Amino acid sequence: MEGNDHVIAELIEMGFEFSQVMEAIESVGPTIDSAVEFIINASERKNSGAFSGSNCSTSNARTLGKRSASSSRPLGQMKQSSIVKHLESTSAPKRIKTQDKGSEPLEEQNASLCHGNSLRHMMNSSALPVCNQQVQEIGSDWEKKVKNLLQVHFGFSSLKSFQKEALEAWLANQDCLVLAATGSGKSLCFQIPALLTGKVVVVISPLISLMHDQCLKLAKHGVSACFLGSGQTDNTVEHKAMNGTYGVVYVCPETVLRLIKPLQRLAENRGIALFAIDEVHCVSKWGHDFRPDYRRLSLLREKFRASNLKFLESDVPIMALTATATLRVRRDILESLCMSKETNIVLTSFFRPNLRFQVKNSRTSTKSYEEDFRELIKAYRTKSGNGEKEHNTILHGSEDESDYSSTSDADELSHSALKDIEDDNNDGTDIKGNLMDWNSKSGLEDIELSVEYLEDELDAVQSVDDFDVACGEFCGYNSTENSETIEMQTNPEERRWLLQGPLEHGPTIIYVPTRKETITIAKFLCTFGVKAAAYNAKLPKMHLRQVHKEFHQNDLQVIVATIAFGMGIDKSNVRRIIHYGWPQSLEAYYQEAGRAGRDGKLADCVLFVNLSRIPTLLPSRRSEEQTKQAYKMLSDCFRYGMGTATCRAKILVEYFGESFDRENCLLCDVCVNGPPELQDLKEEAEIFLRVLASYYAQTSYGDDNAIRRGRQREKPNFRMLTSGIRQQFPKFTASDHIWWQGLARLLEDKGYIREGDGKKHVSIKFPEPTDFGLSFLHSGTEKSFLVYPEADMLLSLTNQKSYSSFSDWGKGWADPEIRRQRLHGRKSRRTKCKRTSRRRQDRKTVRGRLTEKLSMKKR
Ligand SMILES: Nc1ncnc2c1ncn2[C@@H]1O[C@H](COP(=O)(O)OP(=O)(O)OP(=O)(O)O)[C@@H](O)[C@H]1O
Ligand SMILES: [Mg+2]
Repeated sequence: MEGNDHVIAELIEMGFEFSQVMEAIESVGPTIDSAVEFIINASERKNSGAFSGSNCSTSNARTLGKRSASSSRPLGQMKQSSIVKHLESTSAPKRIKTQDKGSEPLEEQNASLCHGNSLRHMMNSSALPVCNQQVQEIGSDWEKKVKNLLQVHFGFSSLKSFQKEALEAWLANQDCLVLAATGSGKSLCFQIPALLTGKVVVVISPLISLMHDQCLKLAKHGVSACFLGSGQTDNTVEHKAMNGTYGVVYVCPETVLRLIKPLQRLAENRGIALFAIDEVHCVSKWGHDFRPDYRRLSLLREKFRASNLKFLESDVPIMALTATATLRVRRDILESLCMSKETNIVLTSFFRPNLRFQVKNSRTSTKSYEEDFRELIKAYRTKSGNGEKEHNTILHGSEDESDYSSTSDADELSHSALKDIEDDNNDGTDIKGNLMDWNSKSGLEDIELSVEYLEDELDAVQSVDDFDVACGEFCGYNSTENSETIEMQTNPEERRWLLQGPLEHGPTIIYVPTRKETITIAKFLCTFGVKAAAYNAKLPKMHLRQVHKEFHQNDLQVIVATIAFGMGIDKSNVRRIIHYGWPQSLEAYYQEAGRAGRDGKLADCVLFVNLSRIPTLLPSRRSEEQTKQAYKMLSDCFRYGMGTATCRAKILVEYFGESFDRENCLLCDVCVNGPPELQDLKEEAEIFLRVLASYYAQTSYGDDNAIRRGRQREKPNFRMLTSGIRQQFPKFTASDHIWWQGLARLLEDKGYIREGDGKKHVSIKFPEPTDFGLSFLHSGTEKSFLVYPEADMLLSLTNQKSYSSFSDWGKGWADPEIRRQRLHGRKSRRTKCKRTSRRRQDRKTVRGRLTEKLSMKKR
């Protein structure tokens, strides 16, 4: 046996009992891998609970008992203080040890920690490597240890290379910024350190739903974890977390800042291996989903410096992670969090090879979504075979959850949500269309809107509080579940072959801009027998938790959600992400699209928007500079939708600063259908520039002398310009404003024109010729102006009557009688508009109330 000593020593160091180790070596020989496997299997065989040596399950069992005994919470309380009860009903881990070894006061647990005599006792159910109070060196064979842990806990054969890089940075005690695609496995980078050291990893995360999701997953993989939101009424979980009971502690930014002192004690006792800041783009005002509290996380660097805490040998490292950070956001993250100058940047490709990106034109008529969702409805009805039966899960009732929350509260909220539907129906109009129309018509895109407006209509990921629980604990139990993912082939031929088939079965997430639409569309889908649910921040939190549960259990086919759903959520088989309405940025778009196809199989990401309408910035409180940036981001998103000639995946990854090293993705609509025919638009481009230049020749805008002489005129806006073109060139009398808008974008891209009012807009508003544009105009060059017409230009051509009928229609203006009739028609349309706007101020509708609020604010 002597030769086996090092194996025995290592296994004991890993936390296994001597007797188990000996039994394993006798049975399977002196190799670490086989012995570990044998011990794990043996403990599984022996009990239907957690790994041997687990005390966490016991303590949890105690808590479970205590909580069930005290389940007589006052019904009026909406918020459940802990998710323990929920755990009983949802995950019901069969293997949790339930025998109660008697209660042990927290002080005693503390004492045992301080004496360093039973760290394993404190450490939870899993076969975590045991370290002493003074955590031992992990050793040079850490990769081997990680490999074992990966296999034992997660069923993975190896680390991905970026995960290895991130771990190397952490092992070297360095800060690290991990930038890797959605679904690439960033979570593992911060989960492994907990398993490897036995110290605690503190993960800062923005939403309870996300923390909950990750804790549940960890528990399934045999790792104990807990989450701490904000405002919990029962501090038991928090207290235990600060005493080192859980290997991984998820906490929202607000709470971690409150817990600095207890965390310092935790660092001194059990030790903190790492602060991980997940979804770290929330730090930056220049990104999406900005959360002010994330910026205050720089305090972690200050409070956990070795120079401030004498028991620390080195600063507690920070690992920041995101899938959606542009270069500007990355810089902002490093600065705002005061990450060290030596921060390692671990950067992998943002490319998701199995996502099939498409852009579609929404044909929603005023009252029905049928045209747009016909295909989707057909897909689910065929698959489920549930025919005409109406399904109703838009809003969950409260019957089975009545002990967590007040029935009356829930009813009240449900009622208000349903009232929204009524309001919608009374309004009888397409909300999305109207909201955008309404914003742009009333000139709201340029003014700072009231926060009340924001609260009434739109969701922003501003608060952690998205569930009706404030905290929860999850003890590790082993599950044989192995989340199998397939690596996508990179060879073009193999990819083509693999991706030819139809989409596999799986759920869909539809993202919409407003809360109302979540309900109207979910309701609409339900009437066709699709199992759909609405998700927005104003719905009862109990409902939101239920939606998550059903989503993970594959009980829902479609979730219709605002941005409140999905950040970081890891469900392997989501097959379609539909953005029904413009996202506000490509960051948000790519982050949400990233929920799809996490199993590596083909998935669809469709941007489904009215391509002939310019998107508007949704209201939010922004500084002038932020407004400019928000317009820039929306404009980039708009251009992505308008593009017809460049691979969608290429645009997306290049947006994040990556050079796309392959020709194209072979999957997106542009790659599959090919670009439209190249057109020579030299004549149109010249006419556009000529008319524009003539405005500028008449007046020198901004010229001091002209201003003094009172001859300064307004700069020509886009509409003035197109009507100028129509008037001066009979050939284009009936040409479409939208078409010229597309051309202006192409001219702007080539540097021939620029925005003249110094502000940023989604689409150019005050075109101004550049010197480059003027020299093109005056060069008299024979060179053609070859371009791929963009989506709005193509749409404008297909929507319109034939060219000859345009001409007739255009010529009609010359006839005084026809002109009179047409002008009369316009006048009556304007009167009708006024009537509609009066109706919009009706206090019975949400829109009316908002309009009133806004007009009061403006006054
Ligand atoms: N080394 C690995 N081998 C195989 N699969 C892995 C590995 N690491 C992680 N995964 C899988 O990748 C999936 C996605 O992981 P995770 O949720 O950590 O992604 P993410 O990068 O955080 O994505 P997001 O940016 O959307 O939050 C997980 O379900 C996990 O099973
Ligand atoms: Mg993640």
